[in-house]
Amino acid sequence: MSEFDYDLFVIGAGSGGVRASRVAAAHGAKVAVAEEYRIGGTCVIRGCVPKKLLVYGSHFADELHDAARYGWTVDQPRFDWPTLRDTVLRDVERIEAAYTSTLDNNRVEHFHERAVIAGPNTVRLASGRELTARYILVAVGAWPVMPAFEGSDLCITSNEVFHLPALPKRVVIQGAGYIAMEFAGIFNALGCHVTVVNRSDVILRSYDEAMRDRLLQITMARGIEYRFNSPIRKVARQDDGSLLVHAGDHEPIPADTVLIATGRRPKTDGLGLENAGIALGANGQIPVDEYSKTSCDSIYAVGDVTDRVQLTPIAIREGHAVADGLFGGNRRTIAYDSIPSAVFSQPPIAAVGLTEAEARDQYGEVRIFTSDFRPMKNIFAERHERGLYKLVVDAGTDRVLGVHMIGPDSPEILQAAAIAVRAGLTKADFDDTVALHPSMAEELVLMR
Ligand SMILES: Cc1cc2nc3c(=O)[nH]c(=O)nc-3n(C[C@H](O)[C@H](O)[C@H](O)COP(=O)(O)OP(=O)(O)OC[C@H]3O[C@@H](n4cnc5c(N)ncnc54)[C@H](O)[C@@H]3O)c2cc1C
Ligand SMILES: NC(=O)c1ccc[n+]([C@@H]2O[C@H](COP(=O)([O-])OP(=O)(O)OC[C@H]3O[C@@H](n4cnc5c(N)ncnc54)[C@H](O)[C@@H]3O)[C@@H](O)[C@H]2O)c1
Repeated sequence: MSEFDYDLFVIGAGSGGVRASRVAAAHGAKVAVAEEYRIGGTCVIRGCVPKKLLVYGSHFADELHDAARYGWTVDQPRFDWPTLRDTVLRDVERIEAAYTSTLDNNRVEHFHERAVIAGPNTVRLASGRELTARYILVAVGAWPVMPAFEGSDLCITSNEVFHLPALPKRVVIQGAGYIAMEFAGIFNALGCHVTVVNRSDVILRSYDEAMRDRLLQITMARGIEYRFNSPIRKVARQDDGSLLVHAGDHEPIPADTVLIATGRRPKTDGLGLENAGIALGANGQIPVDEYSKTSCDSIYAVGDVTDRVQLTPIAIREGHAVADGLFGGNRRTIAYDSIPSAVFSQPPIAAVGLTEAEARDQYGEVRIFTSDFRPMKNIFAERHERGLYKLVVDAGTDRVLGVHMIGPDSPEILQAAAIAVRAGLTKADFDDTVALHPSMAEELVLMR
């Protein structure tokens, strides 16, 4: 009989927690997971999945607009927000059920309540029950940051945006990161007036400057307005129920919905980490080593709560590696270089590896290849938006250090290019690859 109730107790059934639970259980461990909200976590319930479905839903606006050029008559198309919203929410329920079945099929016990750390090997559930485990994995994710200003309680975050009772006519979005640019695109395509207010004059700071500039140009042409260097000072309710947003020195901006998208902070408040002697980092994150182990030998942490890279595939990889290391005899680290990423803006940006500026800093001499092209489908539809692809190449070794793209379907194309960058392929390897014609992707091997 083991001295502990479980081999592994996981706190948080999101991307990292569910993967770690099921892999540990498959290795033969006795596993339990506690979830305070819904199984699936941010990505499934109020992140990647419903967001991407809204991107798909809003994209029909472009397709319907362009359809006439392709010979289709679509009489008076109308959009109904509650239909899209509710269908998306039902799909989220379907995926939540699939995640729950995965836990059940792997004999992972789940508790639908909050859990906190009571000691190095003990968790306390909201019901007061205490359970022990040889190892504890903290996978509690992150939570939207709400800057302090008068009227912030009148604003929403990405947690609420999927549940809006009606489509707002005017949306103000604070921030210019992933969530801001993705929802700016969704609301703009659905016909809302969108104003992005940002504290600096840079959007999507981590992406290549040329891609950011192109997105800015295209989205402004599509009607999205920007107010830079203008953090929100105050939001006030008007007599007619609408909102007035005071940002920077600009004229107040009228709005029906104000979405705050200013980053996500590790969800460690009140988690009891001090009971295991674990000190938090400056952003509330749990510091871990390369095996995701905290300063307490029996406690590990993965995903957004560690504030390394806030992306689902990273949380999943970290969770998988912890389970393999503890119960599968395969202790390993994971690679954080060459992580592909995308912003599902309209058009989307996708990238892997170093930006031009980063490569110049790190390598000195680099060669840059670009393709600035109008996709065939845009030309035919008389849509003037241009795609832009860029290869960043180390002049010394000819190795491709970065691939950057903005244009239709760029995330779909980038995944394959990321394999090439990860494998350390050279520009000559790209040149040697025969183009797949006609496609946008062929631009990747035609840059000279
Ligand atoms: C709007 C939005 C869009 C996104 N889009 C993308 C995208 O397109 N691609 C991408 O890769 N990433 C995207 N992300 C990021 C991605 O969702 C996260 O990086 C990922 O979900 C992190 O996984 P995790 O396991 O660390 O945490 P989470 O998935 O957040 O899971 C943590 C879980 O722990 C639970 N929990 C917290 N505290 C406790 C406690 N004390 N007791 C019990 N349970 C607890 C929470 O309820 C939650 O279910 C998006 C995020 C948002 C907000
Ligand atoms: N497609 C994707 O992969 C995807 C999509 C959505 C979210 N995510 C993940 O979720 C995380 C959170 O997304 P996000 O968009 O909230 O964060 P973000 O870090 O991408 O962007 C935050 C934005 O808010 C601004 N900001 C920060 N603090 C501010 C303040 N006090 N006042 C005014 N502006 C402020 C920043 O300048 C920045 O523009 C992302 O970092 C990303 O890792 C990924």
